[in-house]
Amino acid sequence: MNLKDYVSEVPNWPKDGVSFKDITTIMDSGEAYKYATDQIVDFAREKEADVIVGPEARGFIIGCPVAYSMGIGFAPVRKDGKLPREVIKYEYDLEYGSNILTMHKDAIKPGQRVLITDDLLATGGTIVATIKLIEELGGIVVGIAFLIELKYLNGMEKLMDYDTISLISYDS
Ligand SMILES: O=P(O)(O)OC[C@H]1O[C@H](OP(=O)(O)OP(=O)(O)O)[C@H](O)[C@@H]1O
Ligand SMILES: Nc1ncnc2[nH]cnc12
Repeated sequence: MNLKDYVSEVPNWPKDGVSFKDITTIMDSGEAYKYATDQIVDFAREKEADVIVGPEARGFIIGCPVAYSMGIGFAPVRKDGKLPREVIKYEYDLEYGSNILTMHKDAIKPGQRVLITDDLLATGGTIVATIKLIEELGGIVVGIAFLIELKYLNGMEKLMDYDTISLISYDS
């Protein structure tokens, strides 16, 4: 299956010069969504992950079915002001704008093997913030899985110390 056939693209959205790559068209197809999820499950099993972490909101769409399929937990990384218990925070820049991400202090136990999922790697700011939160709590990031990598934004350069996969990549 060629997953790229299921990605739709919106030029100049949400601002000029950004080409928005939309994964909801992958989810529209049960077959493509399952195919993408199964590939990430294989990676997560190989890495012997014992918890999945994904950033709001599109990281949930990828990570939750992976966690369910493996019978392990999913810990959400959320935008500021959303999580009810005590949190740790990290502020970062996005391809467009900036953001604060938070995680429950008790979401990860020291030494847990964590696999991170997200729909898309752009500048890498979101994933670096997610890594910082997990590592502050004592988690070990054993792998990072993306559906889409925008190679031209060089986000992967920030992730050189980690095992990563991206199912689809774009050079321009
Ligand atoms: O590599 P980066 O430059 O950090 O960009 C990628 C991130 O940006 C998008 O999320 P966004 O913050 O727009 O939130 P959303 O999923 O709630 O739309 C996307 O889902 C990734 O998480
Ligand atoms: N170009 C892009 N397309 C889709 N989601 C994004 N998140 C950050 N940059 C993006």
